[in-house]
Amino acid sequence: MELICPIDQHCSNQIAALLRPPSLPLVQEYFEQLISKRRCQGIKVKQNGEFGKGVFADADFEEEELIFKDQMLVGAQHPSNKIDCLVCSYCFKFIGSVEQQIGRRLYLKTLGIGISSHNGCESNSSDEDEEDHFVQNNHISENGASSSSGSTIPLPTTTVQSLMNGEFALPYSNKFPLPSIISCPGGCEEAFYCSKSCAEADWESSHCLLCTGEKSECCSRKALLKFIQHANETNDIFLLAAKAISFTILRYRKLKASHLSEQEKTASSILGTDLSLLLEAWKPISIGHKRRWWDCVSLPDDIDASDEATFRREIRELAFTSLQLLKEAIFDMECEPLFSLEIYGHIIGMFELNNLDLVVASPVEDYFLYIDDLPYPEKKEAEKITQLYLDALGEDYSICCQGTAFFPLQSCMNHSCCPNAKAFKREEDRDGQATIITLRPICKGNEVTISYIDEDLSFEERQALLADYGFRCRCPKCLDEET
Ligand SMILES: C[S@@+](CC[C@H](N)C(=O)[O-])C[C@H]1O[C@@H](n2cnc3c(N)ncnc32)[C@H](O)[C@@H]1O
Repeated sequence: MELICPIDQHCSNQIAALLRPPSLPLVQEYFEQLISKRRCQGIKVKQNGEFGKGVFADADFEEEELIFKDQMLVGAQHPSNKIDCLVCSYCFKFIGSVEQQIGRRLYLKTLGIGISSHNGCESNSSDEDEEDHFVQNNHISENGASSSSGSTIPLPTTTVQSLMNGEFALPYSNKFPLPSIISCPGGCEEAFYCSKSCAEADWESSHCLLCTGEKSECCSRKALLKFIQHANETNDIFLLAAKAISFTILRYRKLKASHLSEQEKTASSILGTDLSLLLEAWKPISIGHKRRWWDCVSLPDDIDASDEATFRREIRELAFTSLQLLKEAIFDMECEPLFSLEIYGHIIGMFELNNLDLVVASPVEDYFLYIDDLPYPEKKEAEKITQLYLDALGEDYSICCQGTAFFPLQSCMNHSCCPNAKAFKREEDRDGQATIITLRPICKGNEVTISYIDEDLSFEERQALLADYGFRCRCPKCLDEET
């Protein structure tokens, strides 16, 4: 029997208003403001007619030139990656020290918690396979760390702890300073920051509702923990959807507070949902290209086409279960339409269709490369100490921070199999922003395109992968290869 969400039914008009594509002038105004705020004046977002919005060059660009950097609207580190990298929960810069990064990872290995088995950090391309890689073998040796692969050599626990606690400094690590760790003001011990300003910004943007600490402003911490556990066990994209909903609720509350103070807080307080305020609060999310998750997600390879309807029904039910847990945790009556399955499905679909990876390179890699590049005899002396840690970390010594995020400008970029730009982090790009660089010169007025997939694949493979994004590519390369 078809599952029915009661909020879908009684908020249908408000939901339709929220899902109506924003008008052209509104889109134009939104991006003009965003581009000016980001100080990336060389681009424009325009409706390109055929495929909706697109990013266009508003200046001439040379080869390998930075076109723009884009701050994420909402983003999250993959739960499994949190074991490997300690980063700011708001800007995603690495924090603590090289010793803490290494010590923490080795310490968590001793607990058998898990570790990613690949580093996959070469690029922030959008089609990387992001499986979770947990350690199967979690035995703990009596005097040392367990290892995730046969190729690591464990260290004594006391050595690992002294590294993690900052009691022991590795040679030359002062060349790689990192911001000190600031704990979450809500006391959750799960979110950490590089600065007070990042902690405050995160708290105000979404974390105050999603914090599991004692100062959390959620309705029920127990329900929130259940929601998080469910997302970790099923699909961590639900955590991002929760951030998008919290972000909208908090914007709504702020807008309402300033609206009321403008009216000098007369007795006429708003009862129920004020749709115009909710639409305004929702605007940054409304701009994102979206479809319902269970309609747009591609059929996994291991599911037979004859089971497609069952598969789509099951993931819709999964989203409903997740939504009920979230509703119990952070429900706000004035923002009720945000808790409809229709809106939840579209938010998840937005992440699915825009599929943008969050990648930040690790300073641990820089550190070991620095040691490797030292002249003799300094290198030999340093390696007497560092080699032990490198052996304990194994081949995956330099896992980068990985997650998913929604970048408002990057998400307007259309695909081409012969793109003129790419998302590429340079040496200096050490936070969660997306960085777009030209692959060849681009003249003012031309569309800036990236490839959503590996463009070196065969024509058939490319089309199959692009079907996940809901279109068939007709770029010059595809038209040429089609015949
Ligand atoms: C990340 S969005 C890009 C921005 C989008 N055009 C918009 O209006 O928001 C991805 C979606 O844009 C459309 N798209 C992007 N590149 C395309 C292409 N080469 N051909 C057809 N549609 C494309 C598809 O609908 C795809 O799911």
